[in-house]
Amino acid sequence: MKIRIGTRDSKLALWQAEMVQALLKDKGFDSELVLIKSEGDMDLQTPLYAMGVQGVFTRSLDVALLNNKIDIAVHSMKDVPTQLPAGIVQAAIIERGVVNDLMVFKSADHKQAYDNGTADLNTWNIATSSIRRKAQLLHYYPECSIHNIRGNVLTRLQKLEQENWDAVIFAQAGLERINARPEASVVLDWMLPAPAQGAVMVVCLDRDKDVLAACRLLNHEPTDTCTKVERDFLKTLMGGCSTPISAYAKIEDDKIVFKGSLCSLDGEENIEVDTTIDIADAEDLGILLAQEVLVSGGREIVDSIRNTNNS
Ligand SMILES: NCc1[nH]cc(CCC(=O)O)c1CC(=O)O
Repeated sequence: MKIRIGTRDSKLALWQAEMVQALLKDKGFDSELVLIKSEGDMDLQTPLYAMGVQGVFTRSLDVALLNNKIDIAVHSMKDVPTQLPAGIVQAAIIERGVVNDLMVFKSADHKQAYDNGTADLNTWNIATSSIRRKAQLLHYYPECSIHNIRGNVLTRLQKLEQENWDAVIFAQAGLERINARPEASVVLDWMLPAPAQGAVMVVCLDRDKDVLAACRLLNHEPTDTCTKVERDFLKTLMGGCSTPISAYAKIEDDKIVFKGSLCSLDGEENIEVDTTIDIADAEDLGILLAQEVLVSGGREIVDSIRNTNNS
């Protein structure tokens, strides 16, 4: 059996797919990479929507899987909608690396000012297209100017050079994996990451039992446990769309340390929850904490975000 690994063709996606290929090889499985072009050139049938395919970054791979063009698909887990398409299952979560967001500065002077505390981010122009990052920036620096930015990691780095911005925000994992982290950058430990940021998910068809069994061997239990709590939190609050929701769970000794937040779009309100609990008691942790957020003012924030998105 030669396992066909479906991947997008960005540098980051290829790095992640090659990592999965190496892990499969360790377990004695041969595989090959199949590069899947943008969803535009796929024969997309409308009923797929009804089956729950919705992720903008993951849809073309899901379609390839359902059409038997590939045996597994490798995704950045934070891009995967909390509801998988019918027939597709989570087969493995790979051990997570770094999880934080990273600020890349326009210049070494910017970094120096940030590091020694003299930078006033309220006067800065910062680019990000993530509404989670935008909301948190505005929460801590209400006067900061935020600009939209599009494209893959390398394109976004180029734009920082061209535009009159002070900084751009990335996932640390995305830049470090492709060896593209600039010197003038800093890890934002005050910004809470997206649910499952930095984690890689392997999916396959539910009925493909041999492939599923092979992939299960790659599953990293602690990362699986933590990302499940984070995604339960996300799902209970809002579902899988792009939202100002953050969550990070880690394991220390036999406990899960969790922190999550829901921010209003303008950053004015930020409801945070955190807890430390025995792993054995953590089955419903993400759901319970999301419910706690909802009754502490989160319901109103969620409703106003829904109204904004629909108008
Ligand atoms: N939304 C795009 C995306 N999906 C995964 C990553 C990076 C790797 C990760 O966060 O797991 C990125 C780029 C970014 O957020 O800067």
